[in-house]
Amino acid sequence: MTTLPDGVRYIPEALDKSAQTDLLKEIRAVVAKAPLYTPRMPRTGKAMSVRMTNCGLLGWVTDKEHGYRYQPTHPVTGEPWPAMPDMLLDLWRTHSDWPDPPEACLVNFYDGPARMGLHQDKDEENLVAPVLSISLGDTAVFRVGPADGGRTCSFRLASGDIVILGGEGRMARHGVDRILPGTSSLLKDGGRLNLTLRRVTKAG
Ligand SMILES: O=C(O)CCC(=O)C(=O)O
Ligand SMILES: [Fe+2]
Repeated sequence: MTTLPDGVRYIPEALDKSAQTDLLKEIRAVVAKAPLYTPRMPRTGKAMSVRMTNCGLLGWVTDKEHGYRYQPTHPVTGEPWPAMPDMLLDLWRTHSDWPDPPEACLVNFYDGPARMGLHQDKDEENLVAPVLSISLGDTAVFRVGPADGGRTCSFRLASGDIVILGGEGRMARHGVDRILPGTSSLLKDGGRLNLTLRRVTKAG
């Protein structure tokens, strides 16, 4: 295992197979109410390769006109995001070390060639609370490095693994180089779901 930047915690196999199946069921119900959509980059309007939706009070969205932001409604349906499943609140309580509950869960779906470039999560008003990431389905090659540049390292995130960007690691740069097809049978048509639980506002 490569050395992770300070404050980045990797918890392999945090969810066993049955917890993964239960969580997948919850996320399918979220997607049924709040369909995955194709987010677009600010200014250029270039489509991202991942598809996204959210649950919780707020959701992270992006489009050409207004860029990266959080909002309480789905950008396509205009409906409020579905409630955050209790299972996610429990995982936050168990692993985050943060007293206030998460307000947003961004759901990313990666199929085939989808990837995510190196970035920092910095659209939250609260840049102190941790970001907790849960992986389901096919394994990802995840890349992470310190906030202020310097060397990145990559390692594999499998179904049921958790990563926490907290403390000094909250602003770590990170991204997904690629998905390794056929590495999990959890999603029947393959691909990977990533859920990130986030505190958006400062107050509790
Ligand atoms: O898919 C992942 O593991 C990372 C997702 C991510 O960094 C994000 O949604 O900001
Ligand atoms: Fe991120």
